[in-house]
Amino acid sequence: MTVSTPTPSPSAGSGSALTPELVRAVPKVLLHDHLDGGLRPATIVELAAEIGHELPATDAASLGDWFAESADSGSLVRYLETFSHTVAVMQRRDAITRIARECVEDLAADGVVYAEVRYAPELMVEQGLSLDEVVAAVQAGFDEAMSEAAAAGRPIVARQLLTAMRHQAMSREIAELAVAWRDRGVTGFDIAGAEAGFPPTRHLDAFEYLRRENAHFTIHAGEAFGLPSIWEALQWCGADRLGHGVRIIDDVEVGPDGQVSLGRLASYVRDKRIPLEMCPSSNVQTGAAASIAEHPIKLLADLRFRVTVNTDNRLMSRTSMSQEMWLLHTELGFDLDRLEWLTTNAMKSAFTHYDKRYALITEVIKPGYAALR
Ligand SMILES: O=c1[nH]cnc2c1ncn2[C@@H]1O[C@H](CO)[C@@H](O)[C@H]1O
Ligand SMILES: [Zn+2]
Repeated sequence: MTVSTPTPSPSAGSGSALTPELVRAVPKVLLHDHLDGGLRPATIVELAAEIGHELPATDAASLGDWFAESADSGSLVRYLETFSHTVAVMQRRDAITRIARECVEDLAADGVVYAEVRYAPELMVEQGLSLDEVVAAVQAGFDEAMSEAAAAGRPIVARQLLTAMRHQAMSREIAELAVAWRDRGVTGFDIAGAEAGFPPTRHLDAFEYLRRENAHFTIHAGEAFGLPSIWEALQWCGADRLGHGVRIIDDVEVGPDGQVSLGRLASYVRDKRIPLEMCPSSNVQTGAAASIAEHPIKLLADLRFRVTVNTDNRLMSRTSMSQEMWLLHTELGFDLDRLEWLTTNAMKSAFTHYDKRYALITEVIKPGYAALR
């Protein structure tokens, strides 16, 4: 059985001509960004030289090209192989703190006012750091950058999401780490890595634990694998949000007359306002979408799913929040109203407390957009 829904109408014009500068200036909210997918190429070069790690290119510009080109393979598995060179330089406390600080500096400079940045602590213990020391090192970098940004008049709130790798068996331990740190900068949990062959129910124990602890989590689902992965993430695991979730489009049917029908799962996702952490450029690189112009984000936004836009991996996709928004504008016609809607959706879907979300929406996001109209 399907649910009929009215044919979408295009969003109203906002009256303001968008420019890259304007998009950079508006307040932005980022829910899906990987710490180990956002390093500055120059930092990787420096840190690799210090530890004798061999890189595929030795100057920052060619290394940036190498990441973007290698990630552009049409396969999630090959895309993920490039992370071996970022994770390699994230094994020392001072290196992790620097990378975390630079991450938040770069986001603040791009106009991001609230960010949840994720990484897998279990990947950063090869040289003897404990999981706890890894989280502390990241938090030290976030704290430094948040203070700097506030002093510079460009405040940003940055929170950690702890990721467990779905092919490993550490999810329960990482979930416990997230709960242990929840009042000290960690705001949720996630699983990531190759999706096909590693269903979220492999980690049911971790998700059940988090639910008992009243904790929040998102799950990468519906990126390299389709509806069954999304269904498990929601109905077996109880995910609060979906990382990507782009394949929910497989449950949306557009008839020859333009009439749209939603299957039961797509209806559920829309009715329950399940946030979709969409990452357009990353999806094109891994083959989850053919192009930005054909990305399902347009139809899903028209149908008023709880859509958000995100960077995923700024290094591998050579992108930023401003760039993703600009692409949505140039390729799909998103106007300022729709960018504000995406931003408000993201803020409503954040894992920080309701009063903080409300304050950022009413005191920062709404006035920020109003001032630029
Ligand atoms: O788009 C993605 N899909 C699935 N896994 C990802 C994606 N981007 C990064 N990672 C994986 O998440 C780990 C922790 O940050 C990264 O090391 C990478 O393996
Ligand atoms: Zn991701």
